[in-house]
Order: sequence, then structure tokens, then C-alpha cells
Amino acid sequence: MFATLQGEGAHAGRASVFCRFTGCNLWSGREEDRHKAACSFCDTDFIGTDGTGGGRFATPKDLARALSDCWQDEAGDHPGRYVVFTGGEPLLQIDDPLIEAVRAAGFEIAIESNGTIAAPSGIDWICVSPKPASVVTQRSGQELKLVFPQKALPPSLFEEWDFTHFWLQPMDGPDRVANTAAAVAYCLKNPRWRLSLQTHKLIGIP
Ligand SMILES: C[S@@+](CC[C@H](N)C(=O)[O-])C[C@H]1O[C@@H](n2cnc3c(N)ncnc32)[C@H](O)[C@@H]1O
Ligand SMILES: Nc1nc2[nH]cc(C(=O)O)c2c(=O)[nH]1
Ligand code: SF4
Ligand SMILES: [Mg+2]
Repeated sequence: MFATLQGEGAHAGRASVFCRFTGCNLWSGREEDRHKAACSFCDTDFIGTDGTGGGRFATPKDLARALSDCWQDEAGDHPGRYVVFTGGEPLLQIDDPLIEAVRAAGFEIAIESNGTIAAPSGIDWICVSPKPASVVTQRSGQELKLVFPQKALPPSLFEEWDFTHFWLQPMDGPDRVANTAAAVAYCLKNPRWRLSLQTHKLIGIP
């Protein structure tokens, strides 16, 4: 759990508390399993609960209190606290009592999800990022953020889905520069798609 600026998508630049759940249903998180994982390009360490601000929280209220402690608002004058639940796959763990407790603490709630599990109600901002060898059940929300390119997942597959924003996010890794050029070229010819850069990586914040 850490305070940072949302780096991606429509809320890039927005002060946020990030809460990264451990565990994912599309990769074990272990390097030796990466080659056989449904999702093999993940840029994130989501194993364990000993990361920055990490831990196990006994009750939804305890987690909500920790989020509140993490939220930095010097003047205390901003009504909207903003939390981004990510992971790993956050929808493996988020439930109604947690949403209720976090809302009661004054947070607007966003998730970053692979979309394989339907989101419960009460989430304000749903970002779905489809992955190969998986079935996306959450086909509506605020943003569809496709890591690009993925051979099995051309952007055209998603254009009828019910999202407000459609993003291409260049796949980070050894081919990042070429992937970025390909995403730019695609957006130029398919203006419904917009480019999402991982701006936090560009400036060296978490
Ligand atoms: C680490 S995932 C966690 C949330 C969820 N499991 C998911 O896949 O959406 C957070 C975001 O990072 C994106 N991402 C993961 N690896 C990436 C990579 N190598 N390059 C660009 N984006 C990546 C995901 O697609 C997702 O939008
Ligand atoms: N700053 C920042 N913005 C992000 N947006 C989505 C992220 C994620 O890993 O889910 C992420 C992240 O890891 N850091
Ligand atoms: S689904 Fe998300 S967390 Fe899981 S391995 Fe893929 S990018 Fe990483
Ligand atoms: Mg990230």
C-alpha cells in the first residue's frame, strides 16, 4: 500500500493510494512459471504481503483505516479520497464488506482488473485489461486498457464492449520501444483508441 500518482489511463496524474493485493489467477508470480502462464508479460511483483505498507488486515475496517493513514492531503480540504485496488488480481479478494468500509472512510474506489471475475457493485472506476487464454466476464466499465501488441488479442475484438475509454498501453519489456511505435501507429489509424503511457515509470515513482 503506497501513495502515488495514478500513472495510466484517464486518471493519469491523480493522487491515489494504491493497494496491491497479492495473488493472481493468470500467473503464480514465480519467474519459473512465467513461460507457461496465461499472462506472461506481467511487470509486477505481487507475491507476499511484506511489500511497502503491506500486511494482512483482520477486518475491512482495519484495511480502510490503513488506507486513510496512507492518504496525504496537507490542507485536508479535498473531499475525494481516491484508492486504486490492483494486484495481482484484486477481484479475487474484494468483497461487499470491504467496499462498504472503504466508502465509509470517504474513498472513491477504482480497480485495475484482468476482467475474469465480475466486479461487485459500488466500484466507481473499473479498468479492465484483457489477457490471453482467459475469458473476460467484466465487459463494461470506465476504461478498457489493452496491453499492446498481443497476437491473440487484436483491439478490434473489444470495440463493441461497453467502456467509455479505449486505451492501448505499449507492452513493457525488451520490445518496449517497438511496441510503443506500433501502438502510436495503430492509434493514428484507429482514432477510437488512445495511447496510455505508464507515466510513473517515465519519472521513477511507484
Ligand atoms: C499488474 S496489473 C494488475 C491488475 C490486473 N491483474 C490486470 O492485469 O489488469 C496492472 C496493469 O498493468 C498492466 N501491465 C502488466 N504488465 C505490463 C507490461 N509488461 N506492460 C504494460 N502494461 C502492463 C496490466 O495490463 C494492467 O493494466
Ligand atoms: N503509479 C502507478 N500507476 C499505476 N496504474 C496502474 C498500476 C498497476 O500496477 O496496477 C500502476 C502502478 O503500479 N503505479
Ligand atoms: S493478470 Fe495482471 S497481475 Fe496477473 S499476471 Fe497478468 S498483469 Fe500480472
Ligand atoms: Mg504497475
